[in-house]
Amino acid sequence: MVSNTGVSELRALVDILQSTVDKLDETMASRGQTYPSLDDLYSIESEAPRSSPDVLALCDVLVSAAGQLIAAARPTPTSSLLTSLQYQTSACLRAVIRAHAAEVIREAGPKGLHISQIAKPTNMDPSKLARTLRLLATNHIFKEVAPDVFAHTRISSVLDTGKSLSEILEDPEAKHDGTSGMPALFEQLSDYSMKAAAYMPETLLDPSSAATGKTAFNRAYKTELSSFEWLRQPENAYIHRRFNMAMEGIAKMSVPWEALEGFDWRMLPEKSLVVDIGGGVGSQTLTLAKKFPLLNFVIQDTEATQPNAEKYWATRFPEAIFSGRVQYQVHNFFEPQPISSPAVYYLKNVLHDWSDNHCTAILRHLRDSAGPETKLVIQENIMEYVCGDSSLTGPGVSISSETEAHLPPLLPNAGQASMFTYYVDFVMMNTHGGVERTLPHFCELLADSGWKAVSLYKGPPGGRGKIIAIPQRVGVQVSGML
Ligand SMILES: C[S@@+](CC[C@H](N)C(=O)[O-])C[C@H]1O[C@@H](n2cnc3c(N)ncnc32)[C@H](O)[C@@H]1O
Repeated sequence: MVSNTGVSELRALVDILQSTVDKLDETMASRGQTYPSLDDLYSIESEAPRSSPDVLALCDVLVSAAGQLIAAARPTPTSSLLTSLQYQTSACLRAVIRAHAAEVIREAGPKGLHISQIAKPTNMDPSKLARTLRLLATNHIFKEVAPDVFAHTRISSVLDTGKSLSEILEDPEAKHDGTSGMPALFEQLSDYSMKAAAYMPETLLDPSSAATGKTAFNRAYKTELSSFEWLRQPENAYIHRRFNMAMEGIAKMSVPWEALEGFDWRMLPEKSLVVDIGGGVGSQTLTLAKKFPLLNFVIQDTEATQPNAEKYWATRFPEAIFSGRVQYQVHNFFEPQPISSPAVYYLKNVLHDWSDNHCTAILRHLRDSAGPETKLVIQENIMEYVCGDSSLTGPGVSISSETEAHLPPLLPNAGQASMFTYYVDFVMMNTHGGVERTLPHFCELLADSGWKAVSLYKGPPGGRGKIIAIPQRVGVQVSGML
C-alpha cells in the first residue's frame, strides 16, 4: 500500500483525541460528574467539573489536537484566507453585546426568540443583526433553532451580564457595573484592542516607533496619550468604567487556585505584609486574604481606581478593611516605594503592560525598598517558544509545573490551547507598548533591576505562571529612570 503521510498525520491526531476523550470519560465517571455540554448554559457550578487541574490538562490536549487537526484537514489556502477574516468574528461579537442580545434571548427562554424581537430594544436592522448572529452561531456562539430564531448555547450565555433588559436600557453606560466582568472583557477586547490591532503592521513598519514608543493604539486613535491616560479622559468615561470591569472579568476567568499556586504563602510568618503593587481593585488580594487570615495586605494602585476598590471590598469582604488587615494605598509605581522590607512585593499582570525600560524602573524602586528577606512574586504569562526550545530554563532557576509537556505530533507550546497568551501579547504590544515575556527575558529584566529569579512555577497552557525573585546580594543602587 502507498504510504499516505497526510492521512497518517490525521490519524495520529484522531488517536490522541480518542484516547483523551476516553480518559476524560473515566475521570468524570469516577467522580460522578458530568462534563458540560455546549447546550447547557454556563454557570460557575456547571463549569466546576472542567475546572480541576487534571481535567483542564486533558482539555488542553483536546484543544491542541483539534486545532492541529483543523489545520491539517482544511484546504491549504482556505486556512490563510480564514485567518485574514477572523476580525469579522470579533466585530460581530461586539455588535451583539451592544445589542444586548444575550439578555434579550435569555429573557425569552430556551426556545429562543425571533430576530424581529431581538433587534427591537436597540432598533438595529433585524436582517443585519440576524447575519451577525448567524456568523456567531456558525462558531457555536448562539444557535439558530429555526430560521431567524436564535437561542443560547453555553458559549453565548457567557455574554449575558445577568441583568434585566429594562435595567440595562435605563442606564446603558452602567451595563457592566456589578456584573461578572466577562461581557465587559469581551466588549473591551473586540473594541479598542481590536481597533488598535488594525494598525499594528504600520506601527511595526515605522522605524521611528521603536524610539518614540508610539503604539498601534496611538496611531489608531490619533493621540499622543498612553492608553491608561487616554482612558482617564472624561470623554472616555464609559470605556474606562468597562475596562475596570474587564479586569474583574479576567480575574473571574482565572482558575481559582491561580493566586495560591507556585509560592508557598503558608510559610510566611504571622502578620507578614504582602504589598500588591498595581493591584487594581484587589481581586487577587481578596483571594489571598480569605485563604490566609494571618497575613496583612496593602493594595497599591492609582487614585482613579480607589473608589472602585472601596466599592469592591464593601460588598465582598468589608471586615478585612474595617480591621485594617487589608488597606488601599494610592501609589505611583514609578516613584520610590513607600513600604520598605515587606515579606512580599506581589506584581500580577503589571509588568506585561510596560516596556523593558519602564519595568526596570518599577523593579528598581522595589529593590531600593526591599529588605534582605523580601520576596518578589511575579504572576504573569510566561511565554514559550513554539519549538519548545529552552524557553523555560534560566540559570539557577528551579522549575516546577503541574502539567505534562505536550508530545509530538502536538506543538510543544500546546498550540491552540495556549493561544490566549499569544493574543494577549499583542493586546499589550498594541495598546500599551507592553510585552509578554519568556523566562530568559524575565531573568534579564530582574538582573538589570537588582533581583535574582530563583524559581518558576509554570501554570497551565494559557494560564499565568509565577516567578519568585530575591534581592541580589550585590545590588545596584538606583533611582527612578523615568
Ligand atoms: C492589568 S491591571 C492589573 C491589576 C491587578 N494586578 C490584577 O491582576 O487584577 C494593571 C493595573 O496597574 C495600574 N497602574 C497603571 N499605572 C500605574 C501606576 N503608574 N502606578 C500604580 N498603578 C498603576 C492600573 O490602574 C491597573 O489597575
